[in-house]
Amino acid sequence: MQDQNSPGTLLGELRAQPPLVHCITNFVAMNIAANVLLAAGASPAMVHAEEEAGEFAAIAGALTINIGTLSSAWLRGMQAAARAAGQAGKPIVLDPVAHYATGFRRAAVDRLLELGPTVIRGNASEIIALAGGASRGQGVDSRDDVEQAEDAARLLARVHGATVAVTGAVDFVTDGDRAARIEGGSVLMPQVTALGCSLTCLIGAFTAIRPGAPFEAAVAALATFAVAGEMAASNADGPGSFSWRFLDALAALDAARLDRDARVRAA
Ligand SMILES: Nc1ncnc2c1ncn2[C@@H]1O[C@H](COP(=O)(O)OP(=O)(O)O)[C@@H](O)[C@H]1O
Ligand SMILES: Cc1ncsc1CCOP(=O)(O)O
Ligand SMILES: [Mg+2]
Repeated sequence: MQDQNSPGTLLGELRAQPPLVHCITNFVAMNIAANVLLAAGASPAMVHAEEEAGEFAAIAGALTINIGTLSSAWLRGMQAAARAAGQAGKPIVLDPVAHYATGFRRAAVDRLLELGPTVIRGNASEIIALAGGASRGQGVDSRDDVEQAEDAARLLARVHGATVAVTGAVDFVTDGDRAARIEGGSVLMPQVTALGCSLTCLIGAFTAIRPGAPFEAAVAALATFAVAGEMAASNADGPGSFSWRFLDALAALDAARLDRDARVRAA
């Protein structure tokens, strides 16, 4: 895949003109997500206060929202940011971490969905539950297979007019019309906390590069993680060394290698 919207083309453009990505993510993810964006070539900014989140969203290239460590004040910041991003025509990426776990989270995600996310990214358990299915998720961790979440993803994409990305052993992306599967990554990835959250932020970076092509942007971000994950796992001893090797692999990955090694198939 080497065209104007291939993962490598988008990565090259991201490196040439680093987008400012407004991330409202959780306390666990803030550091690793910022480092993932820097390694990939983007500019992260973690800004969540309700007093400034709206103002900041208008100047960023994209907004990402993650409910991992939610509070009422943070939710107000998320809503202000999403409204401002929407008004400014900036892409919004939503990560509904463990939304099925409590009533507070479920209600928060319902409100955030009303604000029109451009991309929704979750693990299989989160996507199944978001579409009203019976999910086996435990806290923030998935216990379902991506294949079981594909129909849920297509339904959500159509209902919300969004691109939906489901991650796991083989990732799945759909805009309700087109769909793709992305192979790669490593079994060590779910053993490092907040890598999914970091991926959500990276999707934000790619949507800032292609605001009019969220499906291609999501595919590019997932392919970047898949290839960098394989590179890091090839000589990692476990989750600890994988974690820093993954950052190094992201930084070392170039556009040509990404297009050469990405395994993206139409579904
Ligand atoms: N078994 C696996 N094999 C390969 N890659 C995986 C596996 N599980 C998760 N990943 C990758 O880990 C990253 C985070 O996905 P995931 O673990 O599903 O998210 P979350 O952390 O939100 O639960 C994605 O790039 C995904 O492709
Ligand atoms: C452990 C934990 N607890 C609340 S948010 C969070 C991080 C979840 O990260 P991810 O969804 O990427 O596994
Ligand atoms: Mg997650």
